[in-house]
Amino acid sequence: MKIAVFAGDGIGAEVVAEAVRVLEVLDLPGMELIEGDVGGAAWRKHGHPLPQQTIDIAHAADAILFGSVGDFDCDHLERALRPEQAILGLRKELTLFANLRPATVFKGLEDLTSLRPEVAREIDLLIVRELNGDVYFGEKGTRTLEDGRRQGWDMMSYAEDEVRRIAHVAFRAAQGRSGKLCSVDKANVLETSQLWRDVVIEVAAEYPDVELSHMYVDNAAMQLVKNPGQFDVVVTGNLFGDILSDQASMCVGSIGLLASASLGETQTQYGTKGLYEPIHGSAPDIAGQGKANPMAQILSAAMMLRHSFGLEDQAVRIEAAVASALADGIKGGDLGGSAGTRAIGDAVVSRL
Ligand SMILES: NC(=O)C1=CN([C@@H]2O[C@H](COP(=O)(O)OP(=O)(O)OC[C@H]3O[C@@H](n4cnc5c(N)ncnc54)[C@H](O)[C@@H]3O)[C@@H](O)[C@H]2O)C=CC1
Ligand SMILES: CC(C)CC(=O)C(=O)O
Ligand SMILES: [Mg+2]
Repeated sequence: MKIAVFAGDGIGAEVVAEAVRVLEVLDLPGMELIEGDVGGAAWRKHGHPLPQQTIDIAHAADAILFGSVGDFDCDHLERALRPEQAILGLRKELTLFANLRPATVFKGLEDLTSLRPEVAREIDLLIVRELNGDVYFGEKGTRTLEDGRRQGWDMMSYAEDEVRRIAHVAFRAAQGRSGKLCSVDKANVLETSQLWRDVVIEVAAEYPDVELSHMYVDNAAMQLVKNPGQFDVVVTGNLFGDILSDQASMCVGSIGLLASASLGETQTQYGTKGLYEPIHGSAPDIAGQGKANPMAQILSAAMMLRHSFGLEDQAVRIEAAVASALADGIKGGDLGGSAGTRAIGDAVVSRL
């Protein structure tokens, strides 16, 4: 079981250290951790945020545990050398097109979310975010117009096969849950979204047992705080999914709690090859202070055991340990508590 560990920048190293302790305490036979450099840390050492040796480690691994990248000291660099290119590059290089971002309210946190407790309690949703297309990967640039004004531009596009494959992932996820799927787009304005909607409707014919609905992204953002219990599986594009999932994190308490799995179609001898990371970034405002909540990273490790290694029991054990720590009042500053990164890691490890 080869696991690549790419901690990255800012709080990445702090929270990944706790997730690694959790994996080690499980004492899984044959588990091998291989570290690699990504982001600003990799740029400093190798002159590139995603050096070839890191790509090689990623290809050789069965799964990747990823921290976060982002470093303000790199803001002066041309875009291709910025830390964020490491995560975008890995997602593309490994064709990890399906990003699963689950959000549920842990017991004891109902009063700590940005919503009323009775509204928050209803949340049990899965955002299925497309990860290989959209404005993040389209042609982009800055140009000077004839009248001298500078203009930035980013091309938004989806090809039908890109929509089809993420739609299948979402329909199958809905079949395994409540059978409800909501596709979020902006088809009233964007051609990209109209094609997205047309293809999702085509794919729906293969899943008559799934109830499909459509919602414009602006309404979805509003409904997510008004009545999040109406959603089960939400499928959407790269940009909308990025934004809606950060929003969903506050509906369940904190961005320090939301884990993710990025999957493609590569199968290893153990399961589906994937990359696992919290939905948050490198949080430079709290980096190096031992304040970051490592739970999203630890829960990402649990998703890795589930999807890439078929170790459902171990995944459930980790999730139960996190839930138990929270129920016992072990909370980081992001949840109004005082537990630091290490103390939260200790609490999870001791419960395991
Ligand atoms: N996948 C990745 O590696 C991602 C990288 N980024 C990068 O991270 C850098 C910072 O971006 P921001 O927009 O500030 O987003 P961010 O997610 O890093 O932080 C947003 C806010 O949430 C807090 N926060 C985040 N994670 C936390 C945790 N585990 N515990 C407690 N508080 C936490 C931060 O302190 C900050 O106040 C940027 O360079 C950005 O590009 C952002 C998102 C994803
Ligand atoms: C850093 C970005 C490239 C991505 C991001 O914010 C995310 O994937 O959540
Ligand atoms: Mg994001």
